Amino acid sequence: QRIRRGVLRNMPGPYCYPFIGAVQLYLQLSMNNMLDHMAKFHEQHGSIIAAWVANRVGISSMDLELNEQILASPQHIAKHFNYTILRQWLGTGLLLSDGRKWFVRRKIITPAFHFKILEQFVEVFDQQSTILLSCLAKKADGRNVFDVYPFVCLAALDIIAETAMGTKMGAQTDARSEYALAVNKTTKIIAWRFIKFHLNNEILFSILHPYLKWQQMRHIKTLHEFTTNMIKQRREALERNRNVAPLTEDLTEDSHFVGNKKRMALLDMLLQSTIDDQPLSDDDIREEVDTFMFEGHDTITSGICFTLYLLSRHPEAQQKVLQEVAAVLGNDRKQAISLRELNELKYVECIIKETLRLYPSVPLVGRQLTEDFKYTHSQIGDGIIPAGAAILISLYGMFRQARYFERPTDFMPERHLNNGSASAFLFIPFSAGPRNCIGQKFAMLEMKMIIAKIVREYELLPFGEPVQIESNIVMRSTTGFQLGMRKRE
Ligand code: HEM
Repeated sequence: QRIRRGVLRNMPGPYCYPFIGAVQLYLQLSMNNMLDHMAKFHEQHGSIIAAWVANRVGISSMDLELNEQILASPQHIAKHFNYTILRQWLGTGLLLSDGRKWFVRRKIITPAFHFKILEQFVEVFDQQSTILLSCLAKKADGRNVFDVYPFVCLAALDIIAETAMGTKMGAQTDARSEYALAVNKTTKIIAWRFIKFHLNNEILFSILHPYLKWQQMRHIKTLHEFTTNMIKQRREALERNRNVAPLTEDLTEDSHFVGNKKRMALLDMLLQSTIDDQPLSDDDIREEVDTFMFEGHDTITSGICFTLYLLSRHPEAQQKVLQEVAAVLGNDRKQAISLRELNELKYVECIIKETLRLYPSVPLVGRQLTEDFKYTHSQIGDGIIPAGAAILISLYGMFRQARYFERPTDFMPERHLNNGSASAFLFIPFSAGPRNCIGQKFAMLEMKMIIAKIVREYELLPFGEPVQIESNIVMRSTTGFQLGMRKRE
């Protein structure tokens, strides 16, 4: 401990009292002030800061050099201790595992995001966005102020359920979908615990909040039962298909995904994978499917909602989106949208990127050091961060620094037109390096589809309160995403 403190003595940071450290600061943190507080500490102490709480040290970094060195490193891939709260739900799936387990899983899951497979998913994005448009119709009278979040969230859930598990969940049309309710409740509890560091500890959480603990267990049970059931059904369907003649394009409804490489859901790929010549167990598969269900809907929902909000407040940008959408997709709103067309929506992509710069869905990326980390050329020079330290990389903070982005708080989509960033590690809403987001292409296509279809159908109006950001694992807004919609002629 003394050595660790000695090594970090020269690193700037808030005052830490003997034994307890910077507890006074930690007590001030809540979900809706955390990012602003962190920004304030960085303003006072510089781009890399260290703070102790009891015997734990946390480093927060908005320094490009340090961030690049840690993210690019194949050694420092273990996740921040904070992420362990998610384990009850996600086990040690791709997001939370490390070492050999992570490496092997990443290798077998990567082909699930090949463009040939994404191409087939575009059809699902298209169909589910059409349902979303009809759900929004009752709000789009040009007068109503409403929060678009719940609508987008259910669409994103339906899409990830169909692409990851090959099942039509129907959350958009069934308001009582048990799975959707359980996802909502679980993410709320976990997000709240995320910020209350002492509640990261499962035993303390059970003692201090027994009712919430019971609720968390109940909802996670619902989530696990759902995925376990899906795995069972898909395993049986796969077996059935193995026993029939070679598969053709026009498969039955049941075998729509199974066995046909082009239409394979993530789950089917996992069912057919082996590690050291052994098939994956149901538990192994469940943790990966649960990981995708979590990572693949909340992040996207946040990205889409902030984009719609910003477009409603920037009519000139909205007009440009409309023009591009009309030029690329034409005016036949019934025509399905293809992968090629989505790739041509360059301005829509700039809008999404600029939204993720101002409101990154994942505002903080965390690492836990299992060995010493040597950094060089940072704004505080060279140094060592000792094993045991937890590092938070503030994407939110980095993306809003004038040192890196001109007029950083302004919404300027055109800045992304030439992919102009000087470093591959500067604008990284999907993180970077070996543990970057495996679903980033999937995410970009889904967001483009939903945004293009909504803007083509409805004019977005600047109604209601502004967003108030909160760090809820994924970034959200305490005031929701208020806007108005009017159907276009
Ligand atoms: C706007 C949408 C999204 C954003 C901004 C985003 C961002 C990120 C970030 C920053 C990470 C790194 C987290 C860390 O190191 O702590 C990550 C990891 C991950 N993301 Fe995404 N994500 C998005 C959508 C998706 C989707 C749609 C999927 C799946 C379909 C997905 C699956 C994953 C997985 C499995 C990981 C863990 C990868 C690994 O550690 O090997 N994400 N994402």
